[in-house]
Amino acid sequence: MQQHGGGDASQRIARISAHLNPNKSQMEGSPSLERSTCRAKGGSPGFKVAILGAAGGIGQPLSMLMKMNPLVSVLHLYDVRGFLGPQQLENALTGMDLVIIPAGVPRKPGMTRDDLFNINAGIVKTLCEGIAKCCPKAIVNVISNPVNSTVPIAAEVFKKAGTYDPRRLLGVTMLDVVRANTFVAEILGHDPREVDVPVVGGHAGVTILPLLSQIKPPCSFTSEEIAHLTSRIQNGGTEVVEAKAGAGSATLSMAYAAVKFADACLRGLRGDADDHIFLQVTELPFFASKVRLGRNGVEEIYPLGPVNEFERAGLEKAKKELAASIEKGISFANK
Ligand SMILES: NC(=O)C1=CN([C@@H]2O[C@H](COP(=O)(O)OP(=O)(O)OC[C@H]3O[C@@H](n4cnc5c(N)ncnc54)[C@H](O)[C@@H]3O)[C@@H](O)[C@H]2O)C=CC1
Ligand SMILES: O=C([O-])CC(=O)C(=O)O
Repeated sequence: MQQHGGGDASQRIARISAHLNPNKSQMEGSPSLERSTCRAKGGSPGFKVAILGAAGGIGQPLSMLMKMNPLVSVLHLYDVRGFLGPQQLENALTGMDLVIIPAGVPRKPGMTRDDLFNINAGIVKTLCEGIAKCCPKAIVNVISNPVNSTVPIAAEVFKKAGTYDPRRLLGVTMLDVVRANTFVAEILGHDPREVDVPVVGGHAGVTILPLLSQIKPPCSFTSEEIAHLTSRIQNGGTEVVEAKAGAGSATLSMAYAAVKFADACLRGLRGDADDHIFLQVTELPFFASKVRLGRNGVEEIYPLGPVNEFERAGLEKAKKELAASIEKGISFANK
């Protein structure tokens, strides 16, 4: 999700990022957040990336996958679990180009993402205060739920610090796209990598809005198939939470989605001119949409495109719920 310029509270999209500090120091048992001096592969200077919440279910595989990314020259892994915690936050953040945030608690069966607000809102707020101070120009990818509220919280923290740049704050809703591509590909008998399903809106329940009329390659579904697919995509996270029966929520698939998203951000920063990457952002003050990423983060937000009647009705529901979640985040950050 990302903030669109202007617009009312019902029009925001969020973007997400995380912070990682995987130095040799961690492996050697010394303080965890020393500045890494490793170089990018192939002699390129590479980018500095931090993952905040790096010891978690998402953070661990995400850290490993980012370590393998040739665009990354320095990787800082930060957490409060098993490491030194807050006193090293500033070291972990200073000089970063990209900060990815999967810090916070995941849900258990029976909970909504919004039920995580009371704990995760404060965590994201504190981490973003560190970002505003230590790496105000970094691209920030927010994974911590409820994303529909944590991205607005991050925006408010940055506004207060005078560092807010809507192009650089992104809520990560990429997992919804990964799921949508997979479910549609299963039905069509395609490779998911060859399917492109736009998913817009936010990252919870009805705010997750797949635009099945715009699938590439073009295909058509019956109205029953559309209802089934839409519901499965909207409830994919809950399906995983229930299957894990108290052991958390999606981790490996989220790490995969986060790496795709982070890699797109880094390629944009590198100025890959031909690489028009379409990712999730938002249209209310925050609303997930397809975007083009570049040296400054989001450089263009693409319009929704034509929506059919079913999608238009879904969009109205999504906007209503998203607007309320955005307001909740804003009031928390300003209280
Ligand atoms: N945006 C999305 O599509 C998805 C978001 N999530 C969300 O990601 C978050 C993390 O999920 P998991 O990794 O499964 O949880 P987890 O509990 O396995 O890991 C969270 C990590 O955050 C750390 N942490 C807590 N407070 C911190 C702080 N103040 N600073 C730094 N680190 C801190 C914990 O020590 C832990 O290592 C949850 O809020 C979950 O709902 C999960 C899946 C998909
Ligand atoms: O459902 C959850 O709590 C985690 C999440 O956001 C997802 O898997 O999409």
